[in-house]
Amino acid sequence: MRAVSTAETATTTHPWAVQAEALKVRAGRHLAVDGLDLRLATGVHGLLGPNGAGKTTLMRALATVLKPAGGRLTVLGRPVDGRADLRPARRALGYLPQHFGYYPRFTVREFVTYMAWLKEMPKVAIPAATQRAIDRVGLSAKADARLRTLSGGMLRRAGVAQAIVNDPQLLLMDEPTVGLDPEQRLDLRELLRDLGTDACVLVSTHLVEDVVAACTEVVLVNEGRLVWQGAPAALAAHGDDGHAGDSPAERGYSALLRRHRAAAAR
Ligand SMILES: Nc1ncnc2c1ncn2[C@@H]1O[C@H](COP(=O)(O)OP(=O)(O)OP(=O)(O)O)[C@@H](O)[C@H]1O
Repeated sequence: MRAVSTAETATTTHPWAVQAEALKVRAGRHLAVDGLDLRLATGVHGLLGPNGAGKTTLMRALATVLKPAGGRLTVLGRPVDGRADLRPARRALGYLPQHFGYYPRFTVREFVTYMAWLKEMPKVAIPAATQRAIDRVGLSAKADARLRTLSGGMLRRAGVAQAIVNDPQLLLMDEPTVGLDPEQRLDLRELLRDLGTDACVLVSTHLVEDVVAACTEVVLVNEGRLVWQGAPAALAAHGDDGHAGDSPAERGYSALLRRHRAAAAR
């Protein structure tokens, strides 16, 4: 694999990091994303939706792992249509999958270095970028520990480190808070807010409170479609005491989903 120059990896700005129109994506034979319209710019976007809503499938399509089955998708200015060269977009992407594969004998540093190399980062930049990513997720003390010796939460943070090592313009994180203790969750929220100041970050989670605390925008999906997109504070305004949830935002989430299901059943 060839190393690319710094100029080739230099930040290019796109008005929309993600543009999807009537997007369809299959998960196996199932059309898990089914006519989704979405635009994402710089900021932290919290992807919410019930089990099976299509969040993971959408993330995989945005990471260019899955090819759309219909509609249009543009990621960092590149159409994901089977024809365009996606390498420039992939170099500028960060992706934490829900379940990520790793070599258990790798140390944290080796793992993050290897991922930086796969992203075709300039060779000379890799050691410092790796150290910075490990420091940012709070794993400095474990940098030279083997992955098989880490706890679930530490492993998740190693996954976050590999996702951010290239300072991505588009960062996709599928349930990054799973396995983190309360203190680590707070640290991750802070990191997300920091990353979202100059990148587009999409984080899927089931924790509405994480979205309210760390995100500039909520993206709510159900049955493979966009239900609602807006500011966390506006989410709360949709619910009232008659809806399920422990907080105004959770009640807003329940209300919007209930309305979407009722409309779909008509
Ligand atoms: N390989 C597959 N084959 C068939 N159906 C699949 C496959 N993967 C996912 N699905 C189905 O596609 C739908 C969307 O799945 P997806 O994992 O994208 O949802 P999700 O919103 O991420 O769910 P969760 O919150 O449970 O992680 C679900 O109905 C799921 O059962």
